Amino acid sequence: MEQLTPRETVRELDRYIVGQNQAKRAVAIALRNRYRRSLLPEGMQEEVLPKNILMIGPTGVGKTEIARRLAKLVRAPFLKVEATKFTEVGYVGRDVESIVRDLVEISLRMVKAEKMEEVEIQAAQAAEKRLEALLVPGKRQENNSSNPFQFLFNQGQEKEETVTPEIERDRTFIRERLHRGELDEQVIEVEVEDNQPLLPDFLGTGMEINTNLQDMMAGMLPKKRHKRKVTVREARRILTTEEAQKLIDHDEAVQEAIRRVEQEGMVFLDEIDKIAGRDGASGPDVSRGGVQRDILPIVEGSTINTKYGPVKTDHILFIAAGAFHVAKPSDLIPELQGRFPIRVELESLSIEDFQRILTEPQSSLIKQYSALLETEGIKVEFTENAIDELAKVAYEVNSNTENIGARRLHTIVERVLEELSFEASELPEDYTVTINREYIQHRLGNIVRNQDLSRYIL
Ligand SMILES: Nc1ncnc2c1ncn2[C@@H]1O[C@H](COP(=O)(O)OP(=O)(O)OP(=O)(O)O)[C@@H](O)[C@H]1O
Repeated sequence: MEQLTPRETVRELDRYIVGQNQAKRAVAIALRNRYRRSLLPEGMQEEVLPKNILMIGPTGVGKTEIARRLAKLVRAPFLKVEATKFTEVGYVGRDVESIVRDLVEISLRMVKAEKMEEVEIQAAQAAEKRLEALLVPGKRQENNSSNPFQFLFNQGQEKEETVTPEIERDRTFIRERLHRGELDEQVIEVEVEDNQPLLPDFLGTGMEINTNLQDMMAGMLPKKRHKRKVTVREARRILTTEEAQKLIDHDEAVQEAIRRVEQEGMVFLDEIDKIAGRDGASGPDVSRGGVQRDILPIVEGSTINTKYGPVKTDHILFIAAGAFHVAKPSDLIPELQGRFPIRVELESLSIEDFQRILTEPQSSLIKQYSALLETEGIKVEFTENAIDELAKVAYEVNSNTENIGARRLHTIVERVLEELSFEASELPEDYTVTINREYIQHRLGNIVRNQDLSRYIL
């Protein structure tokens, strides 16, 4: 997937995000440059660092969405963090490294999910065998060993089971019923592994310094198992996951996860403008400069220790974003400015953009709500003038109260459809509702014109 040309990437992004062409082009080029870099001779590869991007634009105009979609498109590990988070007292310096640790966790989860998908069929078969054995247990052998120490060795272990031909026959019969889904709702008892192993709580909680230690110990201590009563359907899911986990090579997954972070990782640093400002000024500005300096090594490229091993950040792509209403990019410390050479501005959204955002993207708001209501057998049709009206109202409320960009559409559509959503479950099947301008005006009443009401409701 990473071989997409910039034009192809932009076209893909166009399916989800309206307008903002400049930003789409910038991220598309950054992506392609990674591919170009991978084709260079090794010595040169290390020299070519990613050109990080600074997105400048008001809230809710698609900055995060572009970055997130890009990452999804190429299945790159992606993390969004607020730069302001690192000003929290007591966390400065230390917590910045958590960006990399979190990214590794995300990457590992991705890799494992992919690997589990690969072994899905095998895991499902193994799970089914276990289900059969649960439903038709084998004969337990009497433990009449004369060795007085036997109990020591057998402790905690399952007793041997023998499967007689009759049991085998019953299992075959059960297998067929399982396949037909006849037993899905039947309740059985399964033994499941606790996520949290038996861990003495002497390490205290909440302190990051201990998490590595805790994780390390967790790996060494036995996991607690307990019995749970669940439906066959749920048991199948639990057992399949367990079996899939057994089939995956954990170390291999870790290596792949780290490789992806180092080569393909993307970090979205939101609200970077809020930490702009330099030392020397009074008050909180002092710590702002400090946070920027904490972030710098990670952006410049350094090696961070994680519980899975060291991770190099040199080639992680950083996309910083901010409104920059008050501070300007030039208020960032020079080293950081230099690390974000690509600047793109995102435009405020117009009424026309809102109309398109409502209807065009792959899973636009209108499509989402229509699909949700369709599950109740209700067909919702929005007329063209309804879309116009929604866009117009969103634009007005943004201008009169606070401009929160496309997020305004969410609150407005929710409000407009509130009554329908409530009653949908009780309406007759195949019911069709047409939403037109009058419907919207009726539902929103005078909320739009009343600024105080708008502030609370829309
Ligand atoms: N141009 C756009 N096209 C389609 N959807 C959009 C667009 N702009 C915003 N949205 C939608 O609005 C919501 C908020 O957008 P997004 O998270 O990208 O905001 P943002 O610009 O990153 O702002 P912030 O910095 O405050 O997070 C998302 O649900 C997104 O899908």
